[in-house]
Amino acid sequence: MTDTKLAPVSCDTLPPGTLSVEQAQTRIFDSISRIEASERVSLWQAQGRILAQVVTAPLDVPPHRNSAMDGYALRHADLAAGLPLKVIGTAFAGRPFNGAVQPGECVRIMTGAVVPEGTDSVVMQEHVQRTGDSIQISGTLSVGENVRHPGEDMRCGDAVLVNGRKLNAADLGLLASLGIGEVEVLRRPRVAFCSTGDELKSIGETLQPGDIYDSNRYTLYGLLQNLDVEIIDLGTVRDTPEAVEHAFQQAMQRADVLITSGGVSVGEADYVAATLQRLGQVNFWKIAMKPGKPLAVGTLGNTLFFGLPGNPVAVMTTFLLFVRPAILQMRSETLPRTPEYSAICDTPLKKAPGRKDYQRGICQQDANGQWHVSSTGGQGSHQLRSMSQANCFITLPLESGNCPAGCNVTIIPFDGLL
Ligand SMILES: Nc1nc2c(c(=O)[nH]1)N[C@H]1C(S)=C(S)[C@@H](COP(=O)(O)OP(=O)(O)OC[C@H]3O[C@@H](n4cnc5c(N)ncnc54)[C@H](O)[C@@H]3O)O[C@H]1N2
Ligand code: MOO
Repeated sequence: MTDTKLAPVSCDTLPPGTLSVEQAQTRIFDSISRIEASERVSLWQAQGRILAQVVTAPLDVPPHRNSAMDGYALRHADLAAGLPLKVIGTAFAGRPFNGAVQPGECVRIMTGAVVPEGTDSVVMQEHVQRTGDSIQISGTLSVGENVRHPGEDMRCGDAVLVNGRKLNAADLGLLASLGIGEVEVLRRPRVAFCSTGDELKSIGETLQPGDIYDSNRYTLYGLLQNLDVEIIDLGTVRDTPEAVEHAFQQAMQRADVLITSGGVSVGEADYVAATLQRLGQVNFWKIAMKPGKPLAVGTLGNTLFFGLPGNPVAVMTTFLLFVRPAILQMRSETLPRTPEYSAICDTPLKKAPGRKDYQRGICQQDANGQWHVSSTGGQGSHQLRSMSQANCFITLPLESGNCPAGCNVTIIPFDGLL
């Protein structure tokens, strides 16, 4: 396969009122206020939450000297004579051996059990021959072998988790090992969402001529579930100024973010931008991208507003490029770097210059580690199947035209995004 470069087509300036993807991202991210309120949650609710405190170890972990192996706890000095040792008892994890061990004696011990007083080393049972109540050791053993010491993992007073850390499964276990059952975490962003459109019907309703099922609400719900947010579903909203206003008022009372889909273009039933203008501050942009040209961003009081275009693929693309990173930033998360790879495109791609395309593709690496990608087919912004079949975006720069088979493109795998 030949490796053809995309032929650049000149597109120096964007039309007035049109932003590049990067310009729009910068404007949005610069305006984000982080959530500072915090709440106390149990460890069961803490996965993925952002710590709003420093965690200091209140005890040593492990709290006691314990055995790393199933075997026998003994006095290392006794081994020099090479004589058998007498087994005088057993130490289980959670059931210590009570008593002191004298020269010539040893204690049967299980992994995690307290190493008895008087002993300093543990020999694995595989290296021992036991006859009745006595053992003979084969091989060598160093002093202190197989003994784990208090505080080897964490010392009492250590700062073990920093403020602002996103808690993961290991952290939850770490906190539990310290006996900490609750932590102070940042409040989750409250994100309201709704669809707008008179043509939209709910699942179970019969479609009349011109109707379609509301798919964007399900897509948005799925996308939001991947983020650690409190989701507020405001349903499907009719194309009337009153209905749109009612939804906006609800969001202003309850949500940090409102996401709508549809009604942001220039049609006669597109009330979203006008309502935003009336109730809040509006930034309405055309973005030089496809899909996802019209995007209304603004504020409704303290609520951040995203009016996404109605076309289903445009909803997903604009959510992933603008809304998701904005919410992550609101949660005080470091924005993850979007992994981009260079790939050979095995199918031709149609592209008009003037907008940056986010086409949908199927990518895989060949035996040499070279990425290949092919188109999922029809790329209309109404064709959700193009997204459902895809595992990556194929990004084609603003100025490029058609891309012949074999040309070099950039891909963004969906891993962790959908
Ligand atoms: N004269 C112009 N017309 C359009 C332009 C333009 O620049 N000039 N831009 C086009 C582009 S690009 C897009 S994207 C859309 C965006 O329009 P709206 O945000 O106003 O969206 P609607 O018109 O309400 O819907 C567009 C399309 O998507 C379907 N839709 C809407 N909501 C849902 C939903 N919840 N589930 C499934 N499908 C939905 C709707 O039926 C339409 O087919 O404007 C173009 N027009
Ligand atoms: O760009 Mo519009 O966003 O679907 O085609």
